[in-house]
Amino acid sequence: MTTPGNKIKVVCRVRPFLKTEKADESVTVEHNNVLRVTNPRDPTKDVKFNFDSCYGPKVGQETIYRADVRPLVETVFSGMSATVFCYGVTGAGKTYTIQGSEADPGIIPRAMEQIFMHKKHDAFDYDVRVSYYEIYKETVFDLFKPRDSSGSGGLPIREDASRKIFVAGLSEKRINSFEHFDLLYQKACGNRRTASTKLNNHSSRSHAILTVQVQWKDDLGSGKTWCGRLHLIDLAGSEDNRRTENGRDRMAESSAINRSLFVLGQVVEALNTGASRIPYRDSKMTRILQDSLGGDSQGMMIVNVSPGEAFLQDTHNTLNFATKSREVVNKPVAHEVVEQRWTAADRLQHHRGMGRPTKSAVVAASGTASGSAAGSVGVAKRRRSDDMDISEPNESPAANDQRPGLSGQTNGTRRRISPSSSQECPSDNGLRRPMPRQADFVQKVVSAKFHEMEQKSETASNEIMERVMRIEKQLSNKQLDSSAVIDLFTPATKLKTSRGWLKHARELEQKGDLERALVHYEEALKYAPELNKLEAHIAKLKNKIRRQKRRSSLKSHGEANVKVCTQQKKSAASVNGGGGGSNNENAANGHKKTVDNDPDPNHGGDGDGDGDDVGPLWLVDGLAESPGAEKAKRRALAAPSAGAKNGVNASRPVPSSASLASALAKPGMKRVKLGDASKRSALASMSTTTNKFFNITEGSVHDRRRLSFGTNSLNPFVVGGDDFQSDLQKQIDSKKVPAAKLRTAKLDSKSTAAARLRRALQEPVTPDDRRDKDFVLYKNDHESDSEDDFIGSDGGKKTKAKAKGRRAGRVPGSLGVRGLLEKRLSEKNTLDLSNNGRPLSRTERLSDVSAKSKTSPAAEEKLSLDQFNDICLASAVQMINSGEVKKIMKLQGIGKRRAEQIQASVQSAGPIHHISELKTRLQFKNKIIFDILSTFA
Ligand SMILES: Nc1ncnc2c1ncn2[C@@H]1O[C@H](COP(=O)(O)OP(=O)(O)OP(=O)(O)O)[C@@H](O)[C@H]1O
Repeated sequence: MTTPGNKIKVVCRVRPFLKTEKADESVTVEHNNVLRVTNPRDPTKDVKFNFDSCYGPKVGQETIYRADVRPLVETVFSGMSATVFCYGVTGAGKTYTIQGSEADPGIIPRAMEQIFMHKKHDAFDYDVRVSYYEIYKETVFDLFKPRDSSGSGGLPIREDASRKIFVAGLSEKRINSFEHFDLLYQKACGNRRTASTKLNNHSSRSHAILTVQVQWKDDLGSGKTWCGRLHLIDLAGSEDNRRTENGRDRMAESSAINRSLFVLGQVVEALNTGASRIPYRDSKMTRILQDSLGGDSQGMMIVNVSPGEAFLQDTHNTLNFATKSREVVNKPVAHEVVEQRWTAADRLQHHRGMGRPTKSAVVAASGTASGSAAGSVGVAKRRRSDDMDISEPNESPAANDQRPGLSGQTNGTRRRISPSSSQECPSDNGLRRPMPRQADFVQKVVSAKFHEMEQKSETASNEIMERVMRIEKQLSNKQLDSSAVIDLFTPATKLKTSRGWLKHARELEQKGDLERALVHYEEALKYAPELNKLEAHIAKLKNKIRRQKRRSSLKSHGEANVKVCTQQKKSAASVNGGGGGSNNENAANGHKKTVDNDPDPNHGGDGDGDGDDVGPLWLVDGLAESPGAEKAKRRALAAPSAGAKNGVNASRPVPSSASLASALAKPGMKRVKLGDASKRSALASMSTTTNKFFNITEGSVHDRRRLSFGTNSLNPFVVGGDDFQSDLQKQIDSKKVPAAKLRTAKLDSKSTAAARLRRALQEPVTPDDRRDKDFVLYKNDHESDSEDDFIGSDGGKKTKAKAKGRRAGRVPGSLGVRGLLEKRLSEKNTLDLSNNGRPLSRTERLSDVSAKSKTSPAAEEKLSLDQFNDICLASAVQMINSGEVKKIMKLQGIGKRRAEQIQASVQSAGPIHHISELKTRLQFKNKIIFDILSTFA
């Protein structure tokens, strides 16, 4: 049997004309519950619509609240669920009604005020919790959490053991007072998605749902815990895109809104026609509203309409829908929290001697006896899966109930009606509610499991019963963990649950939300620990996440994630300071730290070519002439992790260089022999894809690649093998470069000073470095000092803009090559850069450096900055002397025209014989040579 009171209550509200609208009389309220609307097809006729209440434009928020909403809110204190939702086309006043303005608050603030008022004056200790979320483009977002700019962070909708819908992972705030709520609510409203459309300046682009849960223990009577819920919903308005003139973004939102509202129409239709399938699942909004539409919640729909002829057709559609919705019948029940319900001990007692209870049960609630007549929605209910009738209020007091604490109680303020006889076991009413807390969930699972057992066997074994009792005991002592609960599931349920988690995990993984995917995979594994593949996948995912984190931290430290090294003969020796380079040696000389500063032995990627293998990239190129080096290299190529230890890292594909990518995509290190052109193009692609500057300069006039001089602002490095040295020597001999400068610049791999320099150069800059005051100060006194000087792909525009910004002090500059070198050298005590503790000025530093390098007895051994400059300059000179435009253009910042000019000058004036000529030839005014180098490198 249904009662009219259980139908959805439909209230209509017509908003006033806005200033921009022309008033007319096409929509008017006749009496309190009749709306007269001009027929859009035949304006000479009117159509009348009947609702529970109708409110015209002049009726204020307070009136509507008092008359229709207040009584519904009061039912929450009877353990009921109530839902109020506003429906209507865009701009019809839904948000105004539900949210209101500061001057004239809407339903939400008023309801909360009422709840706290009630709490204050009632004898029970009410626990009030609130959650607030929106459904935006079919994704649920927690409004109490700041919006993720990436648009990720959607929450899944789930069904609990008792088939109750809930949003997983939604935050629930415990609220102490109205002021507390207001603070949170105002902030949360700011998180909701709104946008301006042609029909509404502040159009809501999502459905927003505020849920208030009021829970209390009836410690004056039955000792049971009850829970009432109030859902206040502001639906997004349906939109006619021709009228809103929505752009692409708004269109996407609008189509999601319209679609969910269309499903809402279908749900109402199906409920009214008694269809076997109600399409709740076809949209998130209807799924969430399931309880309010034909469920066990009390529902009220406020239909908002815009006045005026312009909206007549929309108004008609809305009102037709609302009329249909009036027929939807809900079956409200009071929700008792399972904890205090029919315990296993009770059940055991029944099974042992008191006879088995029947399936029907009554859980009823009466309104408050404290005078709130409106709240007296006492509904006693006999509930079976096939019996959905609702009996008269208070019809079934527990006459013969023998369970402890379950007899019908009447106390001063509230009366609860318990299961009516010893022949009855509790209904599943109390289970049909999402239980956000684990303890609640655990209780539900226990109870659900018990029902299942009941169905399977008439007499459950004592052993099982005792187990359940044990679990209940653990439960009440809060000793139960989730694995014990999982243990209670049947294998089929476990599998099903596991699949559910897996599905979500895969979706998240596809979306790139790896961390949440991992959590979901782990959940899935809990239910299906036998899935070895899943375990392996989780391990892989964990690695992937670790690498991603590392990568992003590298990025945030400004460290280049790509390094290129042309491996020369005895390269390992050259870099590591000896033979094939043992691990110990590497560790000792710090080189390991440079190329493998990741503690993860898998560092360098899993080599599966899936693009996740980001890490320092070493292109192994060139000829290995010494057997030792060749062997070391082969070892490195064969085993990525061993390679990493040996200073030759595993590789990863370089996206836009196809040949390189395919060579490197396969697991393990690949030996890549590259010609100059392909190397350059690979590097070029790296610099664009990683958005890092990177460059490489051919180190000699000879055919073979011998010097790789790569640098970035934060991690410059130089690698030169012996043939580089001999090339330099040859050039000195042939007087192509001044011997005086270069002789002392020999990069002797066995020289400790050179090794120290390399180490210093190769160590990445740490965040502490960046915070270091001196470091920053020193940075700032460089004119041309930053990585941007190295960015060449934009033809220098970005470089100039950034450099300009930096000079003006707007962009915190990063340390230039020179600064870094000096800092490193200083840190390593290779050169003393302080004067009685006071940092030296730039001039002092430079003179000090050159003085020391000249006067020190170990000057031959030490590599001063000037010497270092010279090496680089020598390379620049070689490039210019080559007379090839392309090579000259490789000097950063030199465009084609300029390169041609330089080429002409080389042709007419001959090769450059002295570094100082660089200044004149390149016309770098007011720059020290090193600055030229900076642009060059
Ligand atoms: N009863 C009312 N009294 C005064 N102004 C109102 C009333 N109802 C609506 N308005 C005004 O009408 C405009 C549109 O209202 P509102 O934003 O609430 O519409 P909506 O139905 O929520 O639209 P959307 O679905 O696009 O979010 C607002 O400027 C609002 O202030």
